[in-house]
Amino acid sequence: MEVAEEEQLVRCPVCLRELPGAHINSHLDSCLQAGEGEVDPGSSTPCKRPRITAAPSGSQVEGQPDEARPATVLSFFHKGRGAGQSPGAAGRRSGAGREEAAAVKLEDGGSAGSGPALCGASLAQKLEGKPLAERLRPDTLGEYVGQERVLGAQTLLRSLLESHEIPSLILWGPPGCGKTTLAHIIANSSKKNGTRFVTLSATSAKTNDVRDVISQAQNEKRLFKRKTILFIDEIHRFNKSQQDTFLPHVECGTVTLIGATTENPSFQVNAALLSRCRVIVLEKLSVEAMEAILMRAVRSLGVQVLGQGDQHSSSATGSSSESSEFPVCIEEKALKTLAYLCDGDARTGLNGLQLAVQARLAVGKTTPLNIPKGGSADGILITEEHVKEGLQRSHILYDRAGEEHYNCISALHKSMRGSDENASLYWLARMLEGGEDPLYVARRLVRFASEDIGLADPLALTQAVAAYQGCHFIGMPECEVILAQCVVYFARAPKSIEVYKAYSNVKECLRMHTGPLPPVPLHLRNAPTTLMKNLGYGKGYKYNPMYKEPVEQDYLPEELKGTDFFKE
Ligand SMILES: Nc1ncnc2c1ncn2[C@@H]1O[C@H](COP(=O)(O)OP(=O)(O)OP(=O)(O)O)[C@@H](O)[C@H]1O
Repeated sequence: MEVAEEEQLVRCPVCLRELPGAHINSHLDSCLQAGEGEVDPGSSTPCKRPRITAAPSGSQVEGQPDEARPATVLSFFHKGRGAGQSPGAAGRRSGAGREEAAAVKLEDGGSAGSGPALCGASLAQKLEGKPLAERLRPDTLGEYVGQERVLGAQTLLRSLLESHEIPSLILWGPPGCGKTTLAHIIANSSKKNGTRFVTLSATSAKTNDVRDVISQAQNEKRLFKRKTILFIDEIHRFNKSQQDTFLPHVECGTVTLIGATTENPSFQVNAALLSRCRVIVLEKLSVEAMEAILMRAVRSLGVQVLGQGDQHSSSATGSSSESSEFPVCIEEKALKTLAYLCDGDARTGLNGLQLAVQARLAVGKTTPLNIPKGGSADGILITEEHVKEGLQRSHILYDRAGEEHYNCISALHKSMRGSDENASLYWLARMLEGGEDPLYVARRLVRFASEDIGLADPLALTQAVAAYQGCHFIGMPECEVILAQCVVYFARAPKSIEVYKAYSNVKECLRMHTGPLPPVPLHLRNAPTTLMKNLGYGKGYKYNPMYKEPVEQDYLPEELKGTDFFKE
């Protein structure tokens, strides 16, 4: 059977020549390198839709919006990043350092490092089209910054990747920490040994798309002995039955799965699938890692970084003129602030930088500057304020629908329970500033008032309900102080879980009861009709207000007589 397959003639989809099946893989590799410009541009490397708001102008190939591309990209081929560049070119560059890589990526002359600052007009052109974050996506592990814990020199993952032994992986980490980038690097390197890399986004792909990928992977394996790596971005968006579709194929090795998710995979990925994948936890990028990424970006753009001493602020009389004549510089402090504020999200940081630069170029206002090695000249200066504007509030890591939402509300609840008013205020602000619904927080406060403060301060419940109504009446941002007041009140309040525990004991008692529940004692029953009276309803009931002394009367069912739910 296999001999027959190898002898079977297969048409090369690049040059359309027919060759024996056994030779098609090696032929494809050479064919791709020779005639790459003619290959289908559908990228098989993972690529993100830009989050940046500025609409990119100009045509894009690899970076075209997701919706413009078919959901399933079944190409064998990978279009190089630049014209005439082979798919793995970046990966094959020997000893490619960061600056060298940057210079190659922004091929139109962005001299990295210490060259003269670039003039505004050419910089503006450079920033058109594909977003900076996408253009600077690393192609090799050497360019990948941070994530030392999982990708450091001696780690298992790195040795697996370097030996092209790619296991099924779930990459779990916050937005912009490099999950898609890592998959992109794997895509580049896996092509060296002829492995196919197919990308699907769970936000747009249907179950049929997955089936198509699987059946093509089966054919590839059967006919050409070619492996397929399937990258599924945002895998948590596939429901459990969609995830079941590829489970058996991951198990039998038809596809190697790489899933990326921002959500805890223990909740979002099928247990069976999860047990067949190695979970790689990527962390949000450190401030230092972000500084390195931003520094690489400014170098690649040819923007000069000015330290404290380099700036000359004697004349604040900026003039508005054609920016094309002037060098563009950025304060070192602005870069550090950006690295700090983007909260480990490289895409946010790079987008913020791009927006700040584009905004300053559009204004075209120049300032007298002391450019190192370039003497004193008028130029466009990007300051800390400009990058802050570029970022606005979007840098705050908060996903209202995701795990962070539950993490933060839990941290708030526990801080109030621990009577830490500072931490309580902090977690409240983290949620509100991140765009949380104030009523969601207010509802939690109502619960806290009874669950944790209870009868130690019964007014707490009134406070919480009032806070809820206050938020309802006036909304954000005015209602933030209402919530803040309530949160501090609760953090300072005495705590009692007496009622909460007693009620839990009652529920436990009901859950543990076997057989039919005991009937309501007759004397406690209401008797609105004669028949009920005749049946003994209400008989012997002692109406308490009629008695001067405490009344001896049972209120619990007979079999629970004397039970004290308030005791342990
Ligand atoms: N570790 C890294 N080293 C260098 N650049 C990085 C790194 N991580 C991210 N970047 C940059 O940030 C951009 C966005 O990263 P990426 O798409 O990999 O994030 P992600 O973790 O997949 O985010 P999301 O969950 O939002 O999809 C990349 O295009 C790249 O320019």
